[in-house]
Amino acid sequence: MIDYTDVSPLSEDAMVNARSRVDSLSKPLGSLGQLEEYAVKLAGIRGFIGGTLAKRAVLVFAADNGIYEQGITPVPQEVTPMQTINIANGIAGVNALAAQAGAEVVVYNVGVARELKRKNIVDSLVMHGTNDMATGPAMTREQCEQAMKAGYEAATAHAGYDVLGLGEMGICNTSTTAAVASVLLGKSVVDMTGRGAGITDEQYQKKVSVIEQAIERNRPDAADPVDVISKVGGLDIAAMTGAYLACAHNRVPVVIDGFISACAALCAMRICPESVSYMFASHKSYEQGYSAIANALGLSPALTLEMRLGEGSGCPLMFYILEASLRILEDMGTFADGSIDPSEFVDLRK
Ligand SMILES: O=C(O)c1ccc[n+]([C@@H]2O[C@H](COP(=O)([O-])O)[C@@H](O)[C@H]2O)c1
Ligand SMILES: Cc1cc2nc[nH]c2cc1C
Repeated sequence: MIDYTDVSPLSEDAMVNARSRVDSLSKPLGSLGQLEEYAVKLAGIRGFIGGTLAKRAVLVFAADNGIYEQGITPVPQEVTPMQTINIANGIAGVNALAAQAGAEVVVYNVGVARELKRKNIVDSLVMHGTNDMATGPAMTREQCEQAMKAGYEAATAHAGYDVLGLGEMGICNTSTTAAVASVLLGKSVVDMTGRGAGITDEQYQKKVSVIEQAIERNRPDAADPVDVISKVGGLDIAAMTGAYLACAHNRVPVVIDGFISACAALCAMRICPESVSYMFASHKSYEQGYSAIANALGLSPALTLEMRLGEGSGCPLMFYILEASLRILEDMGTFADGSIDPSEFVDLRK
């Protein structure tokens, strides 16, 4: 049995040392803003100051969702396996961005509805798509736990990496995410529901009412994230939840992509609050509801690019920013090096 709460706090010593190094650098205190915070947090996670993030990967979890049967999207469900194959073959958005950032992309099939055997896709199949949550639970608790375990093992297989990013592929997973986030945050479904990969006004109304119906019918227990994912979530959300918790256990910095990835981070936080110390939010997804999740996590996304692709596509961009935060520690000179005396400088930090 995996103990999902087995996560250590960050190294205080490393963070104190990193902060003092940051404050000794030749610049007004705090003037490198969030880059300074990232450098300190990375030190706390890794237990040492600076270094580099040379080994990088984005893990992508693919799964289908039974709610598709309700006719809430014009996108055919077949796009899930097609795009999963595209990601594995290196021609999707995440691949272009990851290649530029020197990151690998590893694809896991946790629940694609049709048979998907490929050498370049890791087979972690739990079931061929969840059940329709509008008419009953999406999956059993055991199936949810199996997907969480698959995600945990996927991230643990990359425990030697310097940084990981978590993404997904699955038609209708903005509906499962809206359902899970609405239950966990106690927010209305309409507040958490966006237009996903693209829908009309009419389809939007239907999407909201179908998600409301799913919650009403399954009555998930908001205090039990595994119950919420099992009843109104998806296998991709479950797998990413397990993967976030593994990254925290293994002390590997982990980057959140968009709406669905952030929802899994929230599930991980509800299982083990300390796990958030290991997470970085890459970009503010355009999908409605993203900010409520980021606020609950207590994380501010570094970038606002109006992206809403998924696939882990925001993660490689954040790898650049995190690497930049380490370059400051490694490559800048100190006040002493430049013979500047900062003792009369005003500290503008809050
Ligand atoms: O990550 C995001 O912020 C995001 C926002 C909107 C859509 N997506 C992607 O689009 C798909 C889900 O959209 P939908 O409309 O089928 O629920 C799924 O494959 C996600 O990767 C992803
Ligand atoms: C084409 C396409 C690519 C995607 N990548 C992630 N979600 C997606 C949804 C669609 C529809």
